[in-house]
Amino acid sequence: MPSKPHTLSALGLISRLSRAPEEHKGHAGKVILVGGSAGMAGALLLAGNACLHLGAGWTILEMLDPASAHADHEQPELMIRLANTDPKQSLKQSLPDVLAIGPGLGTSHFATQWLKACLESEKIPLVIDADALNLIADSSELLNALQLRNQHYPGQTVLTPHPGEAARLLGQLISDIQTDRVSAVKKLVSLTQSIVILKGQHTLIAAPDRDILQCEQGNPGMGTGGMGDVLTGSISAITAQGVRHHLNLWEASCVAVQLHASAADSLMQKGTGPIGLTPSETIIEMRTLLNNLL
Ligand SMILES: NC(=O)C1=CN([C@@H]2O[C@H](COP(=O)(O)OP(=O)(O)OC[C@H]3O[C@@H](n4cnc5c(N)ncnc54)[C@H](O)[C@@H]3O)[C@@H](O)[C@H]2O)[C@@H](O)CC1
Ligand SMILES: Nc1ncnc2c1ncn2[C@@H]1O[C@H](COP(=O)(O)OP(=O)(O)O)[C@@H](O)[C@H]1O
Repeated sequence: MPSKPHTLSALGLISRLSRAPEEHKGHAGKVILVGGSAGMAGALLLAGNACLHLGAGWTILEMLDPASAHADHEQPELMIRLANTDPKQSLKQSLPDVLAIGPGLGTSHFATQWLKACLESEKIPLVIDADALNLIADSSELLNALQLRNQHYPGQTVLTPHPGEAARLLGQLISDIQTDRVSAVKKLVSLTQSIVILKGQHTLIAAPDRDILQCEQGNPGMGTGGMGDVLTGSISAITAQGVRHHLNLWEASCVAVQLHASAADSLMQKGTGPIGLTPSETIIEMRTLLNNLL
């Protein structure tokens, strides 16, 4: 991997998502998103809303918090269910095209069981975010499972740490990560053998045997809780459509990162932000940009 990042330029790939007249939801793919423990159901709902609005055929939320595991009347398209106590069996029965775990997941034993099941799942794209990354940072067993998964299925797992999560994974300080972000993302790839998206200003995307890419879009209006959850849902939706539209997880991740940051810039230009720019508004702007780029 060379050290100097290239500029991310992925929006041209979006035309591959154009839909032929006969296509149906089966072509757009089924996504399962796992998270939403007590007090953080909103994180999973944001990821689910992003997934829905970015075009997944089915968006299913495995909600860990029983109090929040019910239909969302604001967004009835989302299939929200209480996370099964037997995650392995549940995943076997559901047959998703893409799995994502982390938004609002928490670090309970139940959360760990779900993460293990996801890491041991068959060869499907897996997005790992937020507390799922924190759990891996704290467990050599989970890290081994992640490394093993990447040995068996290279290129099928993406991690989306912000600098705080990256610091935990590498056992470093956030300031160390930010001082040399290129070196940090290289270390994360080497540790996990995954595709890694190191978020923050000038998000970096890296993977084994690939050039490092840097996103030149985005602005500090994106510093609002839930903005990363939107990215997770977006990567999942684009990857799910990519299964039948010839976009792999790396390409879908690149598209999602640039679309996410470009949507925030577009909203800022219209005066919606930087102050008070919300993740929910960003989802809707991403949908508009995506459709304009088909
Ligand atoms: N609506 C909700 O329910 C929300 C729930 N959330 C969940 O809350 C849990 C905790 O996540 P948090 O990320 O808030 O807390 P963390 O403790 O994981 O991370 C916060 C730390 O990371 C640092 N950091 C983050 N981005 C940075 C950047 N760009 N540059 C430098 N430092 C940076 C911060 O300064 C802080 O020290 C997760 O499970 C997450 O999914 C959040 O996603 C926010 C929204
Ligand atoms: N100053 C900034 N410039 C560009 N992008 C930013 C900036 N601050 C935050 N972001 C982006 O906003 C998102 C924040 O994600 P994250 O910290 O995981 O949020 P949360 O955990 O609250 O959902 C990331 O995509 C990150 O790259």
